[in-house]
Amino acid sequence: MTQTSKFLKSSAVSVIGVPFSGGQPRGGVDQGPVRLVEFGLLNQIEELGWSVEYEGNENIESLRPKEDPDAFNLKQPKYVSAVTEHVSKQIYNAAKEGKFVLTLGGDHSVALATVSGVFGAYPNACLIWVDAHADINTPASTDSGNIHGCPLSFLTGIADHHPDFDWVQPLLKTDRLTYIGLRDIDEAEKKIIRDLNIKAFSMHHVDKYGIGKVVDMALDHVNPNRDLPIHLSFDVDALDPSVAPSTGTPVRGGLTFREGHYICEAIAETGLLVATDIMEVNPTLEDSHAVYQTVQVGCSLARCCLGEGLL
Ligand SMILES: NC(=[NH2+])NCCC[C@H](N)C(=O)O
Ligand SMILES: [Mn+2]
Ligand SMILES: [Mn+2]
Repeated sequence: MTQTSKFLKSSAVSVIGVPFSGGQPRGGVDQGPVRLVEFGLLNQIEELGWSVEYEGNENIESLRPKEDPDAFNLKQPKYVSAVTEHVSKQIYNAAKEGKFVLTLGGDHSVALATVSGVFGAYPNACLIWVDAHADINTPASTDSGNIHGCPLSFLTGIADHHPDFDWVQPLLKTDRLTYIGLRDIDEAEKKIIRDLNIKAFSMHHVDKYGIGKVVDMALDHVNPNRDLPIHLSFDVDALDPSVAPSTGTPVRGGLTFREGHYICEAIAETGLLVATDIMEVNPTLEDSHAVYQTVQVGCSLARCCLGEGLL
């Protein structure tokens, strides 16, 4: 068997596609999962020695409510809530069964599902959030109203009360969260990160220390004894737009191809990784070469999390 985690009970990967774009305004990110699968991701994972189960959630549209007015600053709150609550149960079940959970987004609001499911199954887990953005706006602080910019405020319990998200438990302690790759953070988010002392490694830190040291420092913070399960949530916009152009909110100055892969390899190497999210691949943005690049890099990041690249 390939590199796995001591927390897993088998060499099975549960791949959960979430063809969902309701957490932000641009269509197309809902086609991320199917394009990753068409590119051969499931076979590639099998070739690494894992058995693969796939849930594509093709009927997710049926969860769309008839009416979904903006509420407390958030757009499409009922739709986002219904989808993420539904998927969180799939993820919880797969994690409880001891399978590695690989979730393919979809926009990053889907992290409401992944973190709820993974931390439900592994209450002492830690979360490494690789992203250009902090995604920790509260309903009160968000300027855009797009819920993909807010999941971490609900998951950490700092969001003001929102009636559509009562099902989300604050399972994530802020000292079990760390960021890598940040470079486009709203003022309100900066204040949250500072006030709550959340450990964040921006691109400035990647430049200053190098990616090897940054991953070590991130792990030292959230997993000092290297004995806790790890959930990696990877927004492909953490990568530089020259590496992953087809994404809804690209920001210049991001991670190189190798820096992104290094993060996945180094976390896989700990033997503690139990779940990965590959989010915000939008195969309808930019030209066909850009889409090919982005889908390909999404697949190779996922493979690195599952042991590719380790000797
Ligand atoms: N998952 C993402 N790409 N998030 C982008 C969020 C951008 C901005 N901070 C917002 O709240 O809308
Ligand atoms: Mn994100
Ligand atoms: Mn982002």
